[in-house]
Amino acid sequence: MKKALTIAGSDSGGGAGIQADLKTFQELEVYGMSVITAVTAQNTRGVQGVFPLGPEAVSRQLASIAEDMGTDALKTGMLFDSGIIEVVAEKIKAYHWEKLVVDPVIIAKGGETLLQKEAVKALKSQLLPLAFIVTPNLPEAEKLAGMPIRNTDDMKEAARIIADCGPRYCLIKGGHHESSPVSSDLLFDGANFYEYTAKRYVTKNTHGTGCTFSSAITAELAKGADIFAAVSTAKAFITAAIEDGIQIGHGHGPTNHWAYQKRRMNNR
Ligand SMILES: Nc1ncnc2c1ncn2[C@@H]1O[C@H](COP(=O)(O)OP(=O)(O)OP(=O)(O)O)[C@@H](O)[C@H]1O
Ligand SMILES: Cc1ncc(CO)c(N)n1
Repeated sequence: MKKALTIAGSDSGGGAGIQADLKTFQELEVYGMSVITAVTAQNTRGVQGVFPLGPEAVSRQLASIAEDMGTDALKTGMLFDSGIIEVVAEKIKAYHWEKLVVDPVIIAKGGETLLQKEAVKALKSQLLPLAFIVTPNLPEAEKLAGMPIRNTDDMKEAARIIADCGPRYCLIKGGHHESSPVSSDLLFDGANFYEYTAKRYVTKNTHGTGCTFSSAITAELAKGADIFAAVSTAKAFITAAIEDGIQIGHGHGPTNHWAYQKRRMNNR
């Protein structure tokens, strides 16, 4: 069985972070492993507390996996600060882990800080050069590229600037473009742009969409898919998960990780 690793924060509410990643790995039939960077007290209403574990705890978890199991692909989500980024980058290089998906988590949907301000520089200079693909949402792309994004031309310019940091592919997600009838993501391979478009659903149950999407890409890469097939399957997975979003809690409910496989079973 192929293996996938997530290096991310825990979401007690179960919709984002490590929990979303492991549910996605399971649904896409890869063996899921996790390195926890921080524990968040979180629910559908927002983030009530953040408790980082620190570089040593992260380093030891990574070593446990590397020395025994290894991985076929991996992703990073919430990394909290530059100390954790440094150790993650150092270990990824030392273990020669190549299929790296970097989801540059900076702020939660409710506006809470998940990456310290000082750490954006380390993310760009230490982790992005190791990435096979980086998957910023629109506000994250603005921060990484250092420019406002108002339209598709801006998205393309930002993708070029982010690609200059060294990732093989850059995928800017259009989920935050709420006035559009579609949800369109733009993949840049250093030369050409490819658009992945799906219907936009009007729903408040979008907690953890980015985590789910990037872990679906990671699962597909672990199974040997090329980047275009991996993004395409991940887009179908997240679109189904959003369409069947779960009404749990009083705020932004989670997406439904089972929806994609349920549809496939029904279409048999
Ligand atoms: N309302 C929606 N309907 C359909 N697709 C959506 C919707 N919102 C987001 N998406 C898609 O979900 C995926 C994740 O994008 P999004 O921009 O929401 O990530 P994100 O902001 O990083 O998520 P989060 O921070 O909550 O984890 C993208 O493919 C995006 O196009
Ligand atoms: C732990 C965690 N990681 C990522 C996100 C971004 O959705 C979140 N809300 N919580």
